[in-house]
Amino acid sequence: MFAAVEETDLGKWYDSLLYPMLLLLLELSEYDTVRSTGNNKMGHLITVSTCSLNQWSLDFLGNRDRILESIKLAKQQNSTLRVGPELEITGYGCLDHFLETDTYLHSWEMYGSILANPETFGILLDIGMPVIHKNVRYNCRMISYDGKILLIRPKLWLANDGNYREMRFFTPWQRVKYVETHSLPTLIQRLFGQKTVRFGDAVIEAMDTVIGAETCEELFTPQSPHIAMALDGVEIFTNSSGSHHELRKLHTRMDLIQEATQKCGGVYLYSNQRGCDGDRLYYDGCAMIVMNGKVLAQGAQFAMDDVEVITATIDLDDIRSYRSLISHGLQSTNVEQSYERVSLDSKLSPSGFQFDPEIIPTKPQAIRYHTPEEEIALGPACWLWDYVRRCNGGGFFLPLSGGIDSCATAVIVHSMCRLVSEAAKKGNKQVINDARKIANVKDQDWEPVDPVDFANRIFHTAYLGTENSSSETRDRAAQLAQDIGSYHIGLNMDSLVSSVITVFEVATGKRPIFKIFGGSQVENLALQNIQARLRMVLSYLFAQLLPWCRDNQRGGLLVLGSANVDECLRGYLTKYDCSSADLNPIGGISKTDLKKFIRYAADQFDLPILIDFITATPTAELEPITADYVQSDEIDMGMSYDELSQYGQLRKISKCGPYSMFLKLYHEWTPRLTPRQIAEKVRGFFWFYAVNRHKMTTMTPSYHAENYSPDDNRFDLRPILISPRFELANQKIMEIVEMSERREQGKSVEDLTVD
Ligand SMILES: Nc1ncnc2c1ncn2[C@@H]1O[C@H](COP(=O)(O)OP(=O)(O)OC[C@H]2O[C@@H]([n+]3cccc(C(=O)O)c3)[C@H](O)[C@@H]2O)[C@@H](O)[C@H]1O
Ligand SMILES: Nc1ncnc2c1ncn2[C@@H]1O[C@H](COP(=O)(O)OP(=O)(O)OP(=O)(O)O)[C@@H](O)[C@H]1O
Ligand SMILES: NC(=O)CC[C@H](N)C(=O)O
Repeated sequence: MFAAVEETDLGKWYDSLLYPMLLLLLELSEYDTVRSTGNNKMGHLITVSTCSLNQWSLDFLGNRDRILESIKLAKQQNSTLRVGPELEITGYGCLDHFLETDTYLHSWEMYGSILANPETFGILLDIGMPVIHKNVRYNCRMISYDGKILLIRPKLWLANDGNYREMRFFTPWQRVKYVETHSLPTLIQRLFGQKTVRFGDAVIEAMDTVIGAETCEELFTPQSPHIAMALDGVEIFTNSSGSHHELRKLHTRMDLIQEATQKCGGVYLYSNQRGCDGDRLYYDGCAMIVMNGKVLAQGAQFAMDDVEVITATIDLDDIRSYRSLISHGLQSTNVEQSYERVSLDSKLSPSGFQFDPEIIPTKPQAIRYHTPEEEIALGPACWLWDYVRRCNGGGFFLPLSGGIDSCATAVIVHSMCRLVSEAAKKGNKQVINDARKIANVKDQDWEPVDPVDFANRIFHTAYLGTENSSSETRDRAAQLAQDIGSYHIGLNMDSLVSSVITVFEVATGKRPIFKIFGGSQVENLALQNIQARLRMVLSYLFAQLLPWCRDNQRGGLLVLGSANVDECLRGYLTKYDCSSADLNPIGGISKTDLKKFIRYAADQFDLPILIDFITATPTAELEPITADYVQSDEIDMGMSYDELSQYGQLRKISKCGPYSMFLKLYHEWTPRLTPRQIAEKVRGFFWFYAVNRHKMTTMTPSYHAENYSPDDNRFDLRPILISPRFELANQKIMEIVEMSERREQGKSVEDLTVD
């Protein structure tokens, strides 16, 4: 009885006095607990944000404003941490402009104006810009709070493959966990009197958690910094990226992020640039927040919004529990050198320690992936949109042949018009204003809500026929144009072709004739090429003058090209024909993928005419059609588009020369083909590849979509002048062919040796 009374009194006393005091003491001591162990025991919900920004190289003011907008949105969503894309102040793709000192000066000016803006206070900011430290250029993360720069963290592992050339502009900070002092420029010192900042591979220690920054490529390296950081108590990883789109690449990125947090535990905040920032790449956003291997928030991969912020509320306790694995603990205690921790005298969790039912942890969700067909519909469409609005263009002009390639280009423009219309319907002011500017519409009530109407204002197509053209291609082109709404012209240019040939005849006294009428191969090719080249000249004339004809004085149209990866690789195109244009949305996409895309678009965009394009035999229609001859691409090329796709992948991705390509295909194609047939095919491919490599130097800038792209100007650097004979390789190939044939015939192979 006595004991019971005492217990009750004690309970009351505990509830009313002791427990609140304990809480207060715990809260006060919590800061030091985190400091010493990096593992605070108290559960905390914190809200964090990351973003995708459509930055434009060297558009310092525009980039700054988009950064400010993202900070504003993150704060509106109650975030206490905002992460932005790599080099967001300059735009990621400045290339050699990163060597100019102006770029660094303007970066500090913009960064200073962000720091000084009181609207950016009350949130931890992780912003990307280039910094010169002791005369050396680095690609850096700037971490700040309330106008104070806490840390400048240079990128340790630079991206230098494929399209990336970071080693050309920056030096990697190869000293892991090493930190120095950086003297800040005067313009920053003048703001709040801060003179120096820590510069190097350190982490940030807030009062309730520890944050570490990783930059793009570092996630892709075998020894990613987040591993050492996790073992040293870092709970929140930021990753700021300038990562471009390639078909099917999101899976790689996602797998890496999921695996990182699955193995190490923690929250990963992935931020990426979005859009065309001035070159052939499209950065495909898709900001993400992933915790312990589970996706909490995912942004759009392709979109028309210039600023997109995603936010999640996480419970730090979930990370601590996840890390209670013995092996995590054992590896943590094995860490030889700790990261320097730069203190942030503030918490990321809301102040106060009481349970707040209004703060709700975000639930995991399934990852969303686009199919490759959707990626083709969306990526190049968004790229074209950024390009045309940023270059002040009045729209596009496309020579539309009735074949698959120019059809795919037209459908991508149609997809762009659909995206514009969806964004306009959602009230996206930026998109509406850009559309008015491009279409030169003065009426402030007009909005581009109808994709067909919008296309009619900005998209122009022309069928440029000759006597070799068929009514099938002419009609298909006209029907497609009508369905998508482009302003279409159908014309015949025979008089132009015959005038040029007559000029030649008058000058030389000789008139070339087609092969089927008895002409030579060289005459036959010359007669084809002149038709193709004249189409290019006409296209530029129409692109310049069509807006004028339509009483729209504003400006010219961008000429679109439609050469695909496979034709480029084989050189099956006329140099300076319609493959020479201003932009090419499909230059990085294979014929196989394009066909799948057209099939998808037929259903998705309700364009039944597209089925006719798929079922038609691809033909250039440059030679006369007779009762027993119709020109066909695959017969002309001596190889099928499917074979070309395989050669392309083996050459670029598997890094095969003729010999190793033959060995790979030997196993793949026998017994369907004999070794001798395979050898002939490989030799044929490399012959045309080498003979036509010079054509790649003149190719129109095209959307980079594939890692087997043959784009000579940025991605696939090779000599122009290559001997097409590949004598040594072919000799070795033939030795294997002969050995196989002897073996097949049951003869001895001892007298044939292969290295
Ligand atoms: N090593 C080298 N370095 C730099 N330039 C070099 C060169 N070799 C030739 N050249 C230049 O290139 C010219 C030859 O190239 P080019 O004029 O293009 O002509 P060429 O490659 O000889 O013929 C065009 C090819 O494309 C095919 N084609 C034409 C039209 C449409 C389509 C289709 O896609 O359906 C296909 C046509 O059947 C033929 O196979 C030479 O006259 C010379 O000016
Ligand atoms: N009759 C035509 N009218 C308008 N443009 C044409 C015509 N023929 C060819 N072109 C243009 O020249 C480009 C190359 O023509 P080519 O005949 O080589 O076809 P291709 O590369 O297979 O493309 P497509 O599948 O669009 O015909 C076409 O993509 C198109 O832009
Ligand atoms: N900017 C970077 O570091 C990007 C490199 C990385 N491999 C990617 O493609 O995403």
